[in-house]
Amino acid sequence: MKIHGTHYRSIWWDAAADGVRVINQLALPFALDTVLIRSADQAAHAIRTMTVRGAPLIGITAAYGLALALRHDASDPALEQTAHGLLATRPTAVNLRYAIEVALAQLRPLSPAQRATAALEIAAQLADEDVALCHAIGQHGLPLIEAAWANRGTRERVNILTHCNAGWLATVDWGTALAPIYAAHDQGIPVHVWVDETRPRNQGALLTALELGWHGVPHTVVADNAGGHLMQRGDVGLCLVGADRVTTRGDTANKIGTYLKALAAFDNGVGFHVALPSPTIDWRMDDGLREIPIEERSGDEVLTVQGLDAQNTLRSVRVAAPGSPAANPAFDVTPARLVTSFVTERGVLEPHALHTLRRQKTPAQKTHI
Ligand SMILES: CSC[C@H]1O[C@H](OP(=O)(O)O)[C@H](O)[C@@H]1O
Repeated sequence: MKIHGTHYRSIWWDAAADGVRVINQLALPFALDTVLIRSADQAAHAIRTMTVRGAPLIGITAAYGLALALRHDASDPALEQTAHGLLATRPTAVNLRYAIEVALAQLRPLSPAQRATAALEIAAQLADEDVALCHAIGQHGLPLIEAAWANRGTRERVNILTHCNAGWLATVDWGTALAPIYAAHDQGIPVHVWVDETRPRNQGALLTALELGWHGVPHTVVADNAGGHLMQRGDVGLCLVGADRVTTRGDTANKIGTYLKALAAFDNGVGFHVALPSPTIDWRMDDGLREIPIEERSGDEVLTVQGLDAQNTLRSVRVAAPGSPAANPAFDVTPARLVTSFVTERGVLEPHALHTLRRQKTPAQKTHI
C-alpha cells in the first residue's frame, strides 16, 4: 500500500508509469502487489474481477478508467459509450453511478480537446473527496465507541462486530465502518473487533483482518454464523458495517449476511450502525427490497475457497459435494427499521433524518453540478 501521511492509500496515479495504480486485492493478504491500469477496459476488468472492490473505490477506479479512455477518443459517442460500459461492471454499489455522473456532468459541456485532462482532475478530486469524507466518518463515529466505552461496565474493552471489508481497502483511505474503529484505537480506547469471515469471498478474514493487524487493532476472526451467539452472550457492544447503496428511507444494501446480523442485533438490543459517505445514498430509490439491484456472482465463489497450501502456494479447493450447483447473491438489503444509525461525513443520523443530507452537495458536486 502507498503510505499516505500517517495512513494508507488503495489507489493512486502513477505519473512515472502513466497510469492509475491499485492494490491487487485478489492477492491479499498473502502477497502485496499492485496492478497498473492504463485503459477503461483494464479498469472495468479490475472492477468485475474484484481486483479492486468496495463501493467508493470501484467508483473512483471507474472515474480513472473514463479519464484513460478519453486520452484516445474524447468524442461524445466515446464518452457516453465508455461511461456506460464502466457503469455496467457491477450493479449494486451506487457509488459507481455517482462517480460517473459527477464526471459526465462536467465533461459533457467541454470540447473533446479539454476532456482528457479534465477527466483526470475529476478522478483525482473524487479520490481526495473520498479521503476527506471517510476521515469525517471516523470522527463522527468515534463518539459511538466512546459511549460504549463509558458504558462498558466490567468489560475491559469495547467489542465491535463488523461484516465484510469496509476499511481503507474498500475506499481510498480510512474506510467507512473501520474509520471510527481506527479513530478510537488511535485515541487509546481499548477496542476489539469481531471480524466476520464473510463468506463466500472472505473479505473479512482476508482483508479486514489484514487491515486491523497492520494497524495493531486487536481482533478475532469468527465464522459468519457466530455473530448472533456472540450478541446473545453480551460480547458485542455495537455493530459497525459499510454499505453499497442506501435508499432515501434508509434501506441498506451491503454484503450478503448483513441483514442476518441486523436481525440478531435487533433481537439482542445491540446497536446496528451503518457507516457511509453520502455518495452511497441513492436519492432515486425508496424501497430497497424492491428497487436495489442485487449482484449475482458465479456460484464457483461459493463452491471453492482460495488459500495457501503447505508449500505457500495459493490454491483454490472445492468445498462442496461434486456436481452440486450454488447460488451466490453478493448483497442483501437491511430494512431501515433494523438500522440504529447512519454514520456519515456530516454526523450520525437516525434513518428518519437521512433526508436532511439530500440538499447538501459533496465537494465534487459543488464544484461542477
Ligand atoms: C465501504 S464500501 C464496502 C462494502 O463493499 C463490499 O462489497 P464488495 O467487497 O463486494 O465490493 C461490502 O459490501 C462492504 O460493506
